[in-house]
Amino acid sequence: MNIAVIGTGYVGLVSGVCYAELGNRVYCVDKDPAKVETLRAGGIPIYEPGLGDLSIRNAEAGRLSFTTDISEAIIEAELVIIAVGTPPLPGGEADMRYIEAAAREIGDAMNGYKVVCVKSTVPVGTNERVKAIIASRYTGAFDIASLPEFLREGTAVQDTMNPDRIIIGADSVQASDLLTELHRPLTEQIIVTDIRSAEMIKYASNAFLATKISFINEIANICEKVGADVTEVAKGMGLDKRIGASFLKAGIGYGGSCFPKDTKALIQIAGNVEYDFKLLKSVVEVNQMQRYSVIDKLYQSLGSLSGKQIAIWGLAFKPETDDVREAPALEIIERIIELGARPKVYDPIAMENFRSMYDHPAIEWCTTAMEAVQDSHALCLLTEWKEFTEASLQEIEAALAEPVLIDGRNVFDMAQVRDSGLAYYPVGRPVQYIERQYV
Ligand SMILES: NC(=O)C1=CN([C@@H]2O[C@H](COP(=O)(O)OP(=O)(O)OC[C@H]3O[C@@H](n4cnc5c(N)ncnc54)[C@H](O)[C@@H]3O)[C@@H](O)[C@H]2O)C=CC1
Ligand SMILES: O=C(O)[C@H]1O[C@H](OP(=O)(O)OP(=O)(O)OC[C@H]2O[C@@H](n3ccc(=O)[nH]c3=O)[C@H](O)[C@@H]2O)[C@H](O)[C@@H](O)[C@@H]1O
Repeated sequence: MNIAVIGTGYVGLVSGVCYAELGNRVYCVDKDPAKVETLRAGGIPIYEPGLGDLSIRNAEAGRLSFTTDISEAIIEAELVIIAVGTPPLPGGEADMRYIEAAAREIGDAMNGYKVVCVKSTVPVGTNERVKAIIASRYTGAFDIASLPEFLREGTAVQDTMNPDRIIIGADSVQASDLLTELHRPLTEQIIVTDIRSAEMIKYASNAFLATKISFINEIANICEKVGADVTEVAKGMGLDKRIGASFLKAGIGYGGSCFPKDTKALIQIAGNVEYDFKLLKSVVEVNQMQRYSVIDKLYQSLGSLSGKQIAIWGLAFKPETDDVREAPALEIIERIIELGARPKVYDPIAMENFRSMYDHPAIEWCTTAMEAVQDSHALCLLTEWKEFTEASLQEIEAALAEPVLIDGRNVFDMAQVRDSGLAYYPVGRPVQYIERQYV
């Protein structure tokens, strides 16, 4: 199948490369010439495990090309996939500017029947808007479809090649047949539905996963007060098939380019039809507060933060990605600086992205994990990179000026921590005896 993908970000690039891997001929378009140049030269503008090799292999096989010219990309395409960004506007609603621009450009470049589908996460009704924009510029026949994406950053290739399900929202047999044929090699679990339901499935799925995270974070906060261990609680809950074990890891709240944006957008979507989505509003509020649990623990352990040096391990919103959009580290570091402390930060991959989003003279940028820890008054682990989870507690303790370890991701083994002299502050786990040892 000949496919054009508009937008080569995390979603467009991964999808394009994976469709090529399935044997399709894929043209990826981006309006950013620097990105296209990097891709043409065999590079990858984002960090995503496994993507680079796959991209090079398919480009060399002649199945994958990159261009800034949408007409060149769609001239032979049977399927055009829109995968541009839908970032949040200040009020929370999704910014449709890139979708609408892409629809206009597609409308102007259409040269025959094609199926145009929207993979970006978009409010209900957007596909109809895209259809109207294209129809206002192209009078020939075409079909529209919604194809929501469920990949996670860091495991995007694996998720795309082994999806739990494919959702196709279509109002024509031609469109649903084409998309079913494309995805058949990936899974039997293909659900064809109407367009509005498909658009809603995406928001509802992300909102539900975010709800699970905020729920377990609140349980963790209660566990801290009653002396229970949230990791045991989550394990016990997760064995119930109706609940499921995934997305019950307590921590410092969800970040990333999607959960924060999509939960707020769904609250707006509901508000636009005069529905007050109270539950989701609480999910967002709990998530915001959870980030500051790290600051509370710094206070608890150090008293005033003024003049203190705080090591930060992890800037990306999750491991195995360079994405720092809405990363908890942004607000935590900002707050640490406001309180008069000096953050010494380290991330194996996301340093550059973080620095271009947030820089401050008080921040010391370190080149190794241990450099950040050296002589700091506390270490805060914010992202569970393997490099950190495998670190030696003895080395950490020896390097710190005060033996305080705030583990925002519950990565360390309690028995090991017990043997160290560290004052250990995990999330939702009992710590009294370790604190006593420290005092
Ligand atoms: N990042 C993720 O893990 C996931 C994202 N999504 C959704 O997918 C959509 C895309 O997200 P990301 O890939 O993260 O965005 P991104 O911001 O990484 O990439 C978007 C790309 O589109 C390009 N672009 C914008 N307008 C264009 C145009 N008219 N023509 C050609 N290129 C254009 C930009 O230059 C950029 O490279 C969003 O709606 C997002 O909510 C859905 C599932 C997962
Ligand atoms: O719409 C999207 O963009 C994507 O959003 C999420 O994927 P992603 O944001 O890449 O990463 P996740 O693994 O879901 O993690 C999101 C955040 O939740 C946090 N999280 C996750 C799981 C958990 O148990 N606890 C927890 O705090 C992570 O640390 C991270 O900050 C969804 O998992 C994808 O299905 C969806 O396609």
